[in-house]
Amino acid sequence: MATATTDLRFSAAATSAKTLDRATVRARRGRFLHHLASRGLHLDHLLPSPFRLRSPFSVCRAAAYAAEGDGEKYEYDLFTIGAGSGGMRASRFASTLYGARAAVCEMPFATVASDALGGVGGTCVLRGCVPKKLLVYASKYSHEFDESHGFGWKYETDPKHDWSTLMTRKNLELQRLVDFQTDMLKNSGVTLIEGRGKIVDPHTVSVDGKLYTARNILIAVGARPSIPDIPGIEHVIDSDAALDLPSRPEKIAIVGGGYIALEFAGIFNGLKSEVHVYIRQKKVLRGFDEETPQAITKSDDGLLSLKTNKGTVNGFSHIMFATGRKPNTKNLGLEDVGVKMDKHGSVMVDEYSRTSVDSIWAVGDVTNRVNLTPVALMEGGALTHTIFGNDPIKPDHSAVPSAVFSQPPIGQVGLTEEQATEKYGDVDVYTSNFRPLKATLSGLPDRIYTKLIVCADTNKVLGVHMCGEDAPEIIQGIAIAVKAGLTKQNFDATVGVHPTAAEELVTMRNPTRKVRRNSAGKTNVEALRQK
Ligand SMILES: Cc1cc2nc3c(=O)[nH]c(=O)nc-3n(C[C@H](O)[C@H](O)[C@H](O)COP(=O)(O)OP(=O)(O)OC[C@H]3O[C@@H](n4cnc5c(N)ncnc54)[C@H](O)[C@@H]3O)c2cc1C
Ligand SMILES: NC(=O)c1ccc[n+]([C@@H]2O[C@H](COP(=O)([O-])OP(=O)(O)OC[C@H]3O[C@@H](n4cnc5c(N)ncnc54)[C@H](O)[C@@H]3O)[C@@H](O)[C@H]2O)c1
Repeated sequence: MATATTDLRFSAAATSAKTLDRATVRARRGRFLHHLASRGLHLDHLLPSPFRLRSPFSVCRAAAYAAEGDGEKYEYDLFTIGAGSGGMRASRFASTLYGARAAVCEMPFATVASDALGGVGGTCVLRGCVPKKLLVYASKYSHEFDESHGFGWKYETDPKHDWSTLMTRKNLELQRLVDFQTDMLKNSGVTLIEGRGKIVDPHTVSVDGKLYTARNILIAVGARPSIPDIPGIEHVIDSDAALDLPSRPEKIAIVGGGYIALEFAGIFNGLKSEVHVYIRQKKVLRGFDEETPQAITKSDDGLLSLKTNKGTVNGFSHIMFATGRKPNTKNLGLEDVGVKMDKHGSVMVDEYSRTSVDSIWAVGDVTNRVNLTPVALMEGGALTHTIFGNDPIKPDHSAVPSAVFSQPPIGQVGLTEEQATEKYGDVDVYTSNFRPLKATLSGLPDRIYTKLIVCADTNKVLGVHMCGEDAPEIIQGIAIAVKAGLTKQNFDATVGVHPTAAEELVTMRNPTRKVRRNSAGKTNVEALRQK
């Protein structure tokens, strides 16, 4: 009975505490948690959000932090280097869910990152997903203008695009987002320190020379473009610069066949640049060496030439390298403190994101696991539960959906056909390749390709891959089904939404091929139909 009274009292106090400043709220919460733990009470489910903790263990753990007197020993419970996706999530959760004293350091904002410049929000918000998607939207209009003619639209003159309007509006939006993210940190009770962080010892970070101590340090510094060192490389641009060009490229070479290269090829093509993509693989988004850039030269008229092992092409106004990214681990003090890195400079972590030094953790691109924003968020969130909840949670990297915002875009979740065959031996593959309804009147050669990979043994859907309009939006929903381990029967039992491209996913009745592994381990493919 005494327990219930205590809890209700705290609920009321916590609710009214919303009008109090963070320090008061945190002090009250700390005293309350200590009070609970000292009586062995685990009643966090009664706490109003955001004071609610994840599990009964959380109460003990947070209280234990207070009881251990860490407040006196270290200034912070968690000090994060880098306020990108992973760092923001971890510090905010640490503060709001666990009442931890959290700080994050981040460099001043710039559209192009450097050793001294970055900005609250990180790559995704300032130099990745967000500005990239805004430019994808801008570039898609030109196709839509083309499509509209088949539906009866006529224009006296061709629509014109104003580059500077796009850049100005995009940069205003980025500035709004930096302000918004900064406020979000402050409102979460996280201390934001502007400057470049460097680890000095397992519990100390130096930010531009000023020292801060913390029980836990989180490395969430992300990655930056990696460009080969070939003659003339000073003339090229990377994805940071490509998102903030003062004028539209007349003719651009894009080197690389990964996510970034394909997305930017679509952007510049849609905005009416002449685009040449240089891939060294046989196919894009794959990994076999073929064409390799060797040098860039600039002529007197300012135009650039790109020499590869296949020849030289002249007359580029811009050459962009999208040849991968490397972790920001240079000059971060990691070697001195004993944090192990792999040969590419990525921080090595265990499945809970702990580095080789007990008090130092790492999440996001710097660990080079799956380099996507939602994954960095998941890793950052799981980490706070592990550290403060006394409830270790491994981030789950299986069935992570992803999209390439190329034109047409790609969406995928789960295993590829090759991975599924390798892992399960026997798989049924359903494919469909059709002309979408819109294309019948637009007259454009658009297609939609869909592939479903099913385990022949269990009937579980192991992977879904889609290329065509709206694939990224569709795949997010389908990812729930794949993550939940649903079977092909569950897909078949689902009624479609008509007329959509997505309904194809629930109407593919017969496999295109059956892949079977015999007892000698050899794979046979039985092609059942062509589609
Ligand atoms: C062009 C492009 C497009 C992308 N598009 C997508 C997409 O559509 N979808 C998707 O899911 N992912 C996309 N990504 C990937 C996504 O942006 C990253 O996976 C994500 O931002 C990683 O988050 P992070 O927290 O690990 O690092 P980041 O977001 O890079 O944050 C790291 C932060 O640390 C700061 N920092 C670095 N060193 C220090 C230091 N010493 N001291 C203080 N601060 C420091 C940096 O300034 C930065 O703000 C894209 C990436 C790029 C480059
Ligand atoms: N839509 C999205 O989710 C999205 C978009 C952009 C980036 N990202 C993330 O950012 C990461 C980095 O993207 P990225 O496109 O820079 O890297 P990537 O690894 O996807 O592609 C790099 C490409 O460059 C090629 N390459 C490397 N060195 C080369 C060289 N010397 N000469 C010629 N080609 C060379 C590689 O073969 C590969 O095709 C991605 O892996 C992804 O995780 C995600």
